[in-house]
Order: sequence, then structure tokens, then C-alpha cells
Amino acid sequence: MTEISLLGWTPERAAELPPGCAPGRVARVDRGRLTVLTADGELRAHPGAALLADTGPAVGDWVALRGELAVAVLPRRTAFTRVMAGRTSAPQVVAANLDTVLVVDAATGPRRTRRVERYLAVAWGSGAVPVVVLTKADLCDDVPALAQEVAEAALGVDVLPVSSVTGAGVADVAARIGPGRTAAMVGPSGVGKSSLANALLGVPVIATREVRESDGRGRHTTTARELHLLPGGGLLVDTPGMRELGLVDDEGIDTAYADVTDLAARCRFRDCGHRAEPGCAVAAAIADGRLDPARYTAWRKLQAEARRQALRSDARARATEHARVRALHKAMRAQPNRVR
Ligand SMILES: Nc1nc2c(ncn2[C@@H]2O[C@H](COP(=O)(O)OP(=O)(O)OP(=O)(O)O)[C@@H](O)[C@H]2O)c(=O)[nH]1
Ligand SMILES: [Zn+2]
Repeated sequence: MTEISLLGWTPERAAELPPGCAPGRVARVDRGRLTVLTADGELRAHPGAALLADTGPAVGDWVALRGELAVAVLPRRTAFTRVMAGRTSAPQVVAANLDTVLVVDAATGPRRTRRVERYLAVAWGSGAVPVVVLTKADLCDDVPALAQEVAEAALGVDVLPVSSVTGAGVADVAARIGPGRTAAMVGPSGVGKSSLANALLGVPVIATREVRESDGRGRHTTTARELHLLPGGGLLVDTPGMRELGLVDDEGIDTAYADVTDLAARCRFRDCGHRAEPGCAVAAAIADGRLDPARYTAWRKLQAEARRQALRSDARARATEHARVRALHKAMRAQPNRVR
């Protein structure tokens, strides 16, 4: 592989590159400055005006470079977006052009099947392929049973147990992030994402919880979101901002809950509410034990959430349009002759 393909560059992208520009992969964004990986190594670049007008480049984006100026963001193949809880702001692209999303949860403590399901629905929505990683396997006394249980909820998704302490399973995870492939980790706080990232990197690049506690500087010392090159040739996006994930839309839900979606399609009535309607395939599956009622409830909740989110973005779109029309009218009043 060439240098640039190791960064995830694929030949068909050449057609997307403006003439006279070189491609660079955004590894880091801070205060408007970009750290970009190129065939010639790392460089600091400035986003051009056209980029700033938009929401700006995200980690993982490919940009077109003219010297030290990034003049365009190339089309994204996949995008991991999030909405922040309680905000009305537009969804934010956390990381772009991911191949794999590692949904990370711990193999210890109470069963977290529903939580994994939720992360999977979000992960599928990104367009990248999710893999479930169960960390702290060294603290679980029946890893195969747990992996099996999680696999039943994670349809079509591989479940990989790992321990960052013993190193068991780390190579299996690394194998999913082969040369030129890009992965990101998502998962709740404290499940061991930073520890796993360090195990994959082979060196402690990312501060884990103990470090942060011992230096007394608290959680905010976590590094900025960053794209790291792995020793095996893959790329890993560090996790800040990937802990709490709001559902952006319902795109991933159907994939994550393909079994439920399938059943619902077989109900007698197309608008079946799956409550007490005759011929309800969902109710029948729950009754004879083919469908876990908790999984069904989780599906309904996620759908309701996605619907709320859709309404919110509709409201946002209306507000933007309203502001645009008002500005236009104001301009017309100010310069009546020009507009006519
Ligand atoms: N026994 C065991 N402990 C682990 C393992 N991985 C992580 N830990 C411990 O779990 C705690 C949390 O690990 P982190 O890597 O900081 O977790 P995180 O998911 O990055 O947490 P946030 O940065 O808050 O999102 C630390 O005390 C780690 O030492 C593991 O594989 N086995
Ligand atoms: Zn039904």
C-alpha cells in the first residue's frame, strides 16, 4: 500500500480532488487550526473561507490542500453524528469516513444488553459497520456465556471480548482495523475505552481514569478528539464526545432491530400498534418466547426518540427559513428599487 492509502485514501477520490490540490486527512481540529496527515507527513493547515462558512471539517475528513490552506472538504463516505442532550443545535459530525465503529461496554457489572442495543442503533446510522467489544474480560468468570448473551441482541454484529490488562483479545480488535481502515470507539464512561486505545496503540497516548485522578486535574484534561495511526497501519479516532450519543434519526434502528422490524412487517394490519390487535406478529413472538419483551420495549423507546428528534430538526428548519425570509424582507424594504 502507498503512504496515502494507509491513511484511508481510495483511488476513486482522485476525481473529487480540485485540480492542483493535495489530499490530507484531518487528524485534529483545534481553535480553527487543523492537524492534517498527508503523504509527506503531518502538517498544520488553515481552513479556507469556504470551509468556515459550513460547519467546518471534522476529524477523519479528507480535505483538499493548497499549500497550508484547506480549500475544500471532500464528500464524506460515512459520518458519525450526534445531537447534544437538551440542545436545539444541529447534529454535529463527531468523526467522518469511519469504516468501523467499536461499541465498547464492560464485561463486568449488571447486564448492559439494552445499552449496547442503543449504541448499535446509533452506530448503524453512521454508515460504518459496528463491532461490539466487551472490555475487562479478565473480571468476568463466564466470558463465553456473556458474549453469547450480547450476541443475541447484537444481530449480525461480531462480539469481541478483550482485556487491556492481560492483553487477551486485543489482537482480534486490532485485526478489525487493518491497514488504511478507520475505526472509532463509542461507549459509556469508565468502560475502558482509553485503556483499550492505549493497548491498540502499544503506547500510553491517551490518559486513562487513574492518571487523571492521580494528577488531580479531573476529567477535563482528556485530550481533544484525535485520529491516531495504529502500529498495524489502521487509524483510530480517540473518544471524547462519543460517550453520550443522542439518536440523530431512525436510520440505524431498523438494522439494529432487524428481527423486530421483520416481525412488525408481518402483522395483519399495516398500522398495527402491537398492543392487542388481532394478527399481531410481534405480540405472538413475545407470547411464545421468540422475542424478549424488554428488547421490544427498547425498540419502541428508540423509535419514539427518533421521532422526537425528527420533529426537533423540522422545527429547526422552520426557524432557519423564517429568519431567512425575514432578512430578505428587510433587505427589500431597505432597497426597494434594487429588488424590483
Ligand atoms: N481489570 C481491568 N480493568 C480495566 C480494563 N480496562 C480498563 N480498566 C480500568 O477501568 C477504569 C476505566 O478505564 P478507562 O480506560 O479510563 O475508561 P474509559 O472508557 O476511557 O473512560 P472515560 O474516559 O471516562 O470515557 C480504569 O481504572 C482502568 O484501569 C481491563 O481490561 N481490565
Ligand atoms: Zn403488531
